[in-house]
Amino acid sequence: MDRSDDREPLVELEGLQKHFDQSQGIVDTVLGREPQPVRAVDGVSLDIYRGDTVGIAGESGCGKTTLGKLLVKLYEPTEGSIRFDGEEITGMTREDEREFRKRVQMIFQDPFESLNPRMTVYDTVSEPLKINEMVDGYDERRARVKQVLEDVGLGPAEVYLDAFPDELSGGERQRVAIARALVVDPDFVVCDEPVSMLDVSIRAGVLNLMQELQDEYDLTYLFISHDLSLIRYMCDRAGIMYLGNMVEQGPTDDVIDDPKHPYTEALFDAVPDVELGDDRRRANATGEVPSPRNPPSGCRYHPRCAHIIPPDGWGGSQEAFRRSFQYKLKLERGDLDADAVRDDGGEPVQSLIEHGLTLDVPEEYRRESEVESGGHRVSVSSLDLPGDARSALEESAQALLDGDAETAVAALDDVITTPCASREPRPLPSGTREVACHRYEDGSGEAIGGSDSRLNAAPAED
Ligand SMILES: Nc1ncnc2c1ncn2[C@@H]1O[C@H](COP(=O)(O)OP(=O)(O)OP(=O)(O)O)[C@@H](O)[C@H]1O
Repeated sequence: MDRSDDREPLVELEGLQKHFDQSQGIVDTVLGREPQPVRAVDGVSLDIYRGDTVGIAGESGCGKTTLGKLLVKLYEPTEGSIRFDGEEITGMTREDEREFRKRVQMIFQDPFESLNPRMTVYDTVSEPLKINEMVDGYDERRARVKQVLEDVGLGPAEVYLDAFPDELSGGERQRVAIARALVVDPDFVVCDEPVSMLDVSIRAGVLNLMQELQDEYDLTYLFISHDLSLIRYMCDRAGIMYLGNMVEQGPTDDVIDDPKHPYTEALFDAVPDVELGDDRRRANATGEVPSPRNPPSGCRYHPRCAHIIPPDGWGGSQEAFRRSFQYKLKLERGDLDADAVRDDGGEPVQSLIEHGLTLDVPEEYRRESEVESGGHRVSVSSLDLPGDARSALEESAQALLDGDAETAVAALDDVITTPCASREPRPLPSGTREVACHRYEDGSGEAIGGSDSRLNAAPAED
């Protein structure tokens, strides 16, 4: 990625993948389907510069922890490369690996699980020194352990040395975990949700400590968190993950204040406690996160995207396209119920279309007729829907009412298509950051459509 300075990256990821081969569910077995691996990390490229704090954000299950574990060699990649200080970390010699394990550490989310309950603080913190044969003799080791305990705010160290984890508070335990990571004087520390299990009142203290330790120990950090206010507070740079992909990365303030990827926008809209100014709204995204076993084609976010791109020659508004695409998805998933509309008093073809064109989004993004009907109906006349799309929808709805689902889908094939589904977007520079979204692929760094109301339509009154 373009950077204003010319430092060398400490960590370089290129096309990194981690797929977990899981046994298939009972339905797959019965239907004789091939088992599908979980594509937890699926093509991530990222540079982390010495002294930086990089944050990785994204909803649960998007692959953050798997990425962190790949970085510290707790997992081997399925594909792709990880270079640390210029060296590829897969296929290292035993000696290089031993050196790597000293230089790279991970702090886990749960200090109740990550510490051995049968080991004292001294044993826990001194263990990495012994394993790595780093310090000669008991006295020197004890002095080193005491120093690092004082550094993490557990002083006087004597009070803590013989304590067991269950005698400590959550905050103290996490400080012990930090001390254990730092005792080997690492260069790079992956912190996976390091304060999320702690009482809210002590989180800031631990985060401030981690900032002080960064200077003192000359650390580079990768923070993994779903908490965007933490990312904002701690991180110089932020990467946003969705279904195993990095969709946007760049300086944290830019990513948060002016998100470019529609998923970043939706993620920040959805979070109540991140400071985003007065115009924060709820997420304008449809539906749920799909399974990482079978992610959508093209841009993985396209089925939920508020800015999905209409095909060339689309003669209506972007909103009308987005709704038509939702109709198609509902049809393909079997979510359009022909029988239900027969009884609802309306003209059946029209009713089915109106059901299909509704958006499953927060109220502020809905049209009036949609809100009034509880999200079941949108008036077609309120949408800027081109004639050929309207005809295709009518043909499709009629076919579905006739019980022919295949024809219902086929009727939309030529009209309701999107470049977003046809191929994966490449991560490309846009201003200070990199964005993987088809809207930025014309090379100008600006989204196609920009603020054009036809492409980014907010609902007008019916
Ligand atoms: N060891 C494993 N075996 C099989 N699947 C796994 C394994 N670890 C993670 N996964 C799956 O990989 C995907 C990514 O998981 P991961 O824990 O990396 O996500 P995450 O973003 O860190 O989520 P969370 O915030 O909930 O921890 C999920 O679908 C998860 O179920």
